[in-house]
Parts: sequence; structure tokens; C-alpha cells
Amino acid sequence: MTLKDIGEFGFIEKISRGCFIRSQNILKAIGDDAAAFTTKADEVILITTDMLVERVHFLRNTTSGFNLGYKSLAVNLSDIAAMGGTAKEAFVSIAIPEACPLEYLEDLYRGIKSLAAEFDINILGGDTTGSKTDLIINISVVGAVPEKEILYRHTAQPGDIIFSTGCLGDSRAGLQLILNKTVADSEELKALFNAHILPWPYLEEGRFLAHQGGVHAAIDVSDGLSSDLGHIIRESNAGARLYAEKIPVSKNLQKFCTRFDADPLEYALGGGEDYMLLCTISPDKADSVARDYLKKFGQPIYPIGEITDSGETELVFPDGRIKSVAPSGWNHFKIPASRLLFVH
Ligand SMILES: Nc1ncnc2c1ncn2[C@@H]1O[C@H](COP(=O)(O)OP(=O)(O)O)[C@@H](O)[C@H]1O
Ligand SMILES: Cc1ncc(C[n+]2csc(CCOP(=O)(O)OP(=O)(O)O)c2C)c(N)n1
Ligand SMILES: [Mg+2]
Repeated sequence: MTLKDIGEFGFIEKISRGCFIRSQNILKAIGDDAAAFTTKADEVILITTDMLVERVHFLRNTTSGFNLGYKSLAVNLSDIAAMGGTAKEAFVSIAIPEACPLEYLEDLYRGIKSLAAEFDINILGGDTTGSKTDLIINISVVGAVPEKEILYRHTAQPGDIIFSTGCLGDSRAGLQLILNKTVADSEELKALFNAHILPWPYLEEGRFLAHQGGVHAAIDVSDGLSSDLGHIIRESNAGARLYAEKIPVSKNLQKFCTRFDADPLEYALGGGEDYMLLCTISPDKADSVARDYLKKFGQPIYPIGEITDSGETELVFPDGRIKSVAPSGWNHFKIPASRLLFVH
């Protein structure tokens, strides 16, 4: 069976199965001119949207439909996580090239639905169109957060300790493997590949952090540490000091960098698509929040520096040298030539 056989409406009917998994608060799911749901009085509604475009965000022949669907939802959930929220409803819009097999699309929806089920999220609607060449997926997610606990980018304060929920730079190394067509022939290369293909949305972690007193600001790392921390300091009229040796880099990335003669710090600062959360915590609460986080999730949050009032990001090296760090992460319209080159 192909898309031609079932047409637009047959496709929608097919992928609708399994989209509606939680009936609470929902008046209308897929099947009308708009979805309808009620909201709770004591919650603020969050809405976010992100688009994945073939050849810009992924290469179709290097990712399964399932993994692409998973990632398309994960990157949106990451934005809800960065606001401290709970994700509730998702909307999936897709532009499909004629030659894209129906099986690939069904697999893509399996990926979306599988991650949605993990977080009890309904798919309440979307849009389906044809595309002349590339596959494009746009997902929007509706979430909610108690008003007093919402985490913004603009509320970091000088003296706050900056934390990351995990290692940075792995995703960039995974992308490098894909672009170079390097076979992931070892456990560490497989882990880097997976970090790029299947990023984990830190939703429960973001909700937990937002609920703790003293967590002032947060953002997720989609473009790269230097760029995303740059958003926090610009929006907060502040600065930042990072300690090079404290930036968490996985053993896998270290081995990769030894093998391919690359600098892990560059990957961590400019890589992007890590989807770790960066948060800033007041110094008097930092230790207790970090301790409680470790107790709850069995994983540490990593202190990587502090917020200053300098208006820039400085990087301090173990020998005391200090370097000013410009945003070096992903920018859709400013891609440095080095980004287009392969490691080897
Ligand atoms: N084309 C657009 N029209 C309106 N708002 C946009 C557009 N693109 C991005 N934005 C908004 O700009 C802000 C920054 O976007 P972005 O850098 O994509 O954030 P994120 O990394 O969280 O996805 C967000 O508030 C987003 O909704
Ligand atoms: C084929 C391919 N080339 C390059 C990249 C790298 N890349 C594409 S977009 C991006 C940044 C994140 O995407 P964006 O659309 O900026 O997400 P947002 O910041 O809006 O969440 C990166 C690192 C990739 N994932 N795949
Ligand atoms: Mg975005």
C-alpha cells in the first residue's frame, strides 16, 4: 500500500490510531476543525513549536522513521522541560515528498507515539501536505506549569551557580559520524550516534528543578552551550564565567576526540542538539538542590560556572588563563566553513 492508494484522508485516519491516550480535560481530539481542551485554573499554559527539515536537521537515509519521529517530539519536549513544565498535548504537521514510503511514515508516527506514551501526551491534531522534495516535520506541544514555578531565560542573577543536567558535545560527535559515514564500530561510537539520534527530553528533571526554591533560570541546549548560555546572559543582562575543567564531557567523547584529533571542549561549547538543561541556582541553594537531584534521579547535575555581571561569557582554564567566549553554536544562517568540513 502507498500514499497514493490511501490519499491524504486515508493517511490521517491511519496515523490517528493511538494518538488519543488521555481523555481527561479533552473535549475534541483529532477529527474536527480544531482540537478542544480545558485547562486548570492554577496553571500557566506553555506552547512551543520546532520544525525538523530534511538535509538541515537530518538525512533521511541515515535515520529510521521511528528515530526521526522520536527526535521530532523530543526536541519540543525539551523546550517544555526548560520552562519547568509538564507536557500535555502535541500537534504534528508534516510535508511529505511523493516518493516517501508509507512504511517510513508509519514508523515515524510509531516513534512519536512511543515517546508521547512515556510522558502521557496526546496527539490532538496537525496538518498533512505534499512536498516537492524534502520531508518536513513540525511539532507543537502544549504544556502547563504552576505560575510561581515557571523557569525563564531572563531571570538569572549574578552569583548564581550554572549547572548542566549532563555531558555536552556527544550529539555533535554523533552527527560527525553520520556526515562522515563512519560505521559506529564500538560501544562508544554507538553511544555518540544515539546521543544525536535519540536525545532524552529532561522533562521530569526540569519539573523537579522548577519546584525547588532557588532555581532562577533555565534553557535547553539545542544550539550549543556557548550560544544557549549566551541567551540566558543576554536576556538576564548578566555575564557568565565557565570553568573549562568543570564542563562535563563523556568518556565516549574523549575517546572520539583522541581518535579523530578533535577538541572535546569545542564540541561541548559549540556542538548543539545535546538537549541537556542549563539552569542557574542561587549559591545558598545550589548544594542542596544538587544533592536532592542526585538522590531523586541517581545522576548528578554538574556545576560548570557562575553568573556574573560582566556582560560576556569568560572561560577560565586550569592554568588561570581566561578567554572570552563568543556564541559558537548552531545558527541557521551563519554556518562557519568549519561546520561544513568533516573531521577527517
Ligand atoms: N518564525 C517565527 N515566528 C515567530 N516567532 C518565532 C519564529 N521563530 C522563532 N520564534 C520564537 O523565537 C524564540 C526563540 O526561538 P528558538 O531560538 O527557536 O528557541 P528554541 O531554541 O527554544 O527552540 C522563541 O520564542 C520562538 O517561539
Ligand atoms: C544533516 C544535518 N546537518 C546539520 C545538523 C546540525 N544541526 C541542525 S539544526 C541544529 C541546531 C538545533 O536546531 P534548531 O532548529 O536551531 O532548534 P531550536 O534551537 O529552534 O530548538 C544543529 C546542531 C544536523 N542535525 N543534521
Ligand atoms: Mg526553536
